[in-house]
Amino acid sequence: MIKETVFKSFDNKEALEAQLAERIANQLQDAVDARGKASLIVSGGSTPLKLFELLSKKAIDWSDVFITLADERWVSPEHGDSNERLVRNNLLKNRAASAKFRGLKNMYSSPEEGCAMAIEQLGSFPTPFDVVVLGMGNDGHTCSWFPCAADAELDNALTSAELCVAVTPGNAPHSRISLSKSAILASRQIYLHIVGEQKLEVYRQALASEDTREMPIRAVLEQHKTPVDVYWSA
Ligand SMILES: O=C(O)C(O)[C@@H](O)[C@H](O)[C@H](O)COP(=O)(O)O
Repeated sequence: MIKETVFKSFDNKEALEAQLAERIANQLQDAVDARGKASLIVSGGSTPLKLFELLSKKAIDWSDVFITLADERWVSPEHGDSNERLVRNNLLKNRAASAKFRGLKNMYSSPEEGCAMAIEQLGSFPTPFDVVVLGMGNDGHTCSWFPCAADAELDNALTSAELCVAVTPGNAPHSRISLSKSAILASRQIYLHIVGEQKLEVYRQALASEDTREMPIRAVLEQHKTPVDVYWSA
């Protein structure tokens, strides 16, 4: 049984998005004020689109904010499944157009080959990362830590000291590059952003046991080093 951390519940997704966008913007600006620059790690998927839109309009010093992805599909940035595309279209606009975005996909033909370059690209990011926003799949994955990946790959994602790892999910499209567990936990604040009854049920299942290989989101929920606030709405 995992001890629950902060769980914020909202009646609707709009209320959640408004509050989470405000909180993230404040934390990023506080980081810029305190240390001169800030880092923001975001996830792809369908959940954060409106959050990105709201965030993009916040009046903060975006030119001092470094943004990257928690994970990426190994497809070109123009591909419909690209998380980079999603972030460019929904977050890197309005006031946030001046943020410093570094994607994880590069010219190499596979994530295995491209990992070293992706890590190099993140070299200018202030660490610990200031804010990380994660999503969660119905199979209990987060980032691209898929329970359906080969044992060795998932173990690598959960134990590697490297910033990025390669993962090929057994039953989801595209091979992926993902930040590792050690990279994600090297953060000042993690948010888990989930919407709907089904995700709530998956989250409850995740808290009910400790096998991270079965539900990799547990690797984030069971630790007490980095604060994790769960934002859920109906
Ligand atoms: O690129 C991705 O798909 C992710 O980063 C992934 O970890 C995502 O956050 C979850 O799969 C939830 O996705 P939804 O928001 O679409 O439910």
